[in-house]
Amino acid sequence: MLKPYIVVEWNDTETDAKGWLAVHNFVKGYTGGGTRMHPTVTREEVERLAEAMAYKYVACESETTGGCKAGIAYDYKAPDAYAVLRRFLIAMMPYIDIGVSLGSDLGTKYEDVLKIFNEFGIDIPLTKSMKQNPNVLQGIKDFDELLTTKIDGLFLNDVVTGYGVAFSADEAWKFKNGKGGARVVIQGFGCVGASCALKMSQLGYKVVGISDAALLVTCEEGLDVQTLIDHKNMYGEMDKAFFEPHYDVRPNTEWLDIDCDILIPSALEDVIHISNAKSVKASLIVEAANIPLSSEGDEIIRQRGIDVVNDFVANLGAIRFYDAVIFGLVKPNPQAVVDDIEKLCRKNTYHLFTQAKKQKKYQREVAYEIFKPTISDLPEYAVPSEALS
Ligand SMILES: NC(=O)c1ccc[n+]([C@@H]2O[C@H](COP(=O)([O-])OP(=O)(O)OC[C@H]3O[C@@H](n4cnc5c(N)ncnc54)[C@H](O)[C@@H]3O)[C@@H](O)[C@H]2O)c1
Repeated sequence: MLKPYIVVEWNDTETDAKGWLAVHNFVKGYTGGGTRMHPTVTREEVERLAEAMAYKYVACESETTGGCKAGIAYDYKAPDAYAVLRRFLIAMMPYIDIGVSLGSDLGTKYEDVLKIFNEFGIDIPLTKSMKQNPNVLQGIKDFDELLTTKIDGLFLNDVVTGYGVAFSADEAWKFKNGKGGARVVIQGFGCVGASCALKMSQLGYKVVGISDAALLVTCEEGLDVQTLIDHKNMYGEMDKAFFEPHYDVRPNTEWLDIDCDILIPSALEDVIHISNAKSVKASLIVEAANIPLSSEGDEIIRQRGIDVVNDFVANLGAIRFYDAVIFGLVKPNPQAVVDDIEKLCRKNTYHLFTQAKKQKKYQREVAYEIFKPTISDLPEYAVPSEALS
C-alpha cells in the first residue's frame, strides 16, 4: 500500500486558519486534487482524501496523474475566506510549480482558485514537459473554453461530478433490479448534490428529500428539483420562499429518517457513522461526497447488506473532465464530455457490482482491489526524460 508521499502543513499569518497539502503519489511527475475549506478539516482527513484521489485517477483510467488533496481548516463563509485561500495557495506555489495541480472542492470555487493562479502567472498547473507539449496546451485551451459552457442551464464544470454520480446510481439500481421511480434522498445541494438531484429526476427517480447546511426538505411525491436549483444561493442553500406548501421542512440532522431506496451523501465526510448507520433505510448508498462513511459506519452498512457505489467510482466526473479534455481523449464539447463520463461511470459501476457479486464480497472491498494505485513516481524534475514520454 502506498503511503502519502508528501504532507505539508501551513499556518496562516493573519488568522488562526491551518491547512495541509497531501500528495499521495505522482504519476509521470503530475498529481491532481481539490482544495477544500471547512472548519472541521484535519490533516488526517486531507491524507485520506489524497489517497482516495489516487484511487480515483486509476478508476478514471488516467495514465498521467497521481492523487493529492489540500484542505484548510477555516469557515468558508467568512468574509476573508478568499484571502485565506489566496495565502494558502501562495504558500503552496513551490509544489504547484512542480506539477501539483490543485482545483476546488467543498467550500471553495474553481473560479477563485484560477483567479489566484492567474495573479501569479499560472493558467492551470502543469509539469515542465506538459508546458512544452502543443497537444496539452491545446487541451488546456479547450478546457478553459468548456469552463464557460453550460448544459441544462448549469456550468459544465458544476454538473460533471453530480451527473456521473447519477449515472452510477442508475447503473447500480438497474443491476439490483430495482423498481422504476425509486425514491432518493440527497444530503448537500452544492455543485454535486444539485446536479445529481437534477439528473436523477431526469432519469425518472423521485427525489423525496434534500438537505443543505441549514435544513432538510421532503416531499413523498418528489421535490421540484429545477425550482430548488433556480433559487439556491452561492453556498448551495435552498430558499424556503420557493418551497411548495405541501413540502415538509425539518432539521437537516433528520436526513436519515426519510424513507428512501437510494441515499446519496453529497456534502461532508464521515456523515454516516457508528451512531447513525443503523438508521439508514436505503438498500443502496451512492457516495457523491468523498469518504462520507466512517470506518465504523461502513462496517455496519456492510453487515446490513446495503450495497455501496463508493466515492472514487461514483464521483470521478470532474477529474475525468479535466483529464479527458487536457489529454485529448474526448471531443471538446459539453455533450461529448457528459457522454464520456456516463460511459465511464456506468462501465466501472457495472464491473464493480459484477465482481462483488461473483466474489461474494462487499463492493468497497472489491473497488479497493480493482482500482489500486501502484505507481509512485518522483516529481518530474527528478525523472529521466525518456520515462516521461
Ligand atoms: N465539486 C466536485 O466536482 C466534486 C468532485 C468530487 C467530489 N466532490 C465532493 O462532493 C462533496 C460536495 O462538494 P461540492 O463541490 O458540491 O461542494 P459545495 O461547497 O458546492 O456544496 C456543499 C453542500 O453541502 C451542504 N452542507 C454543508 N454542511 C451540511 C450539513 N451539515 N448537512 C447537509 N448539507 C450540508 C452545503 O449547504 C452545500 O449545499 C464534497 O465532499 C466534495 O469533496 C466534489
